[in-house]
Amino acid sequence: MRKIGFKHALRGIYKAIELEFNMKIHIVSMLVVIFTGIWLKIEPIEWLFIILAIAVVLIAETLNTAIENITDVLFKERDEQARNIKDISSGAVLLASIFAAIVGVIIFVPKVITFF
Ligand SMILES: Nc1ncnc2c1ncn2[C@@H]1O[C@H](COP(=O)(O)OP(=O)(O)OP(=O)(O)O)[C@@H](O)[C@H]1O
Repeated sequence: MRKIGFKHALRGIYKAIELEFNMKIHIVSMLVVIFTGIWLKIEPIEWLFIILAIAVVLIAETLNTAIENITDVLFKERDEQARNIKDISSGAVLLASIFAAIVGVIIFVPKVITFF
């Protein structure tokens, strides 16, 4: 990727975090999961699934933010198509979050139970 493209892409990530409240929640959740993983000393293969789950959620939320912004530009008034577009886009984030939650439960719950 050209240097200038990288700069725009980093600005895009910053803007998604700035504009979308859910993105801030995902970032905080990611930090909590990473610190919990370090604390519970999870295995390399488990880190791979955790990193994959985090990446899928952040990518979905970033694209969802872009789609929401495009929709707001295209539809100034309430519109059934705008509603569908935003709900479908949110649905992608929900699917990614369900996947991440399942990965988190499979990896962390047995470890937390044996920890106490
Ligand atoms: N122009 C519109 N016309 C019809 N319904 C809309 C419109 N804009 C938003 N909505 C509805 O309101 C919901 C929330 O839209 P909003 O733009 O507030 O997104 P958001 O709160 O950032 O959502 P998310 O939690 O998915 O990030 C949408 O999923 C959709 O159902």
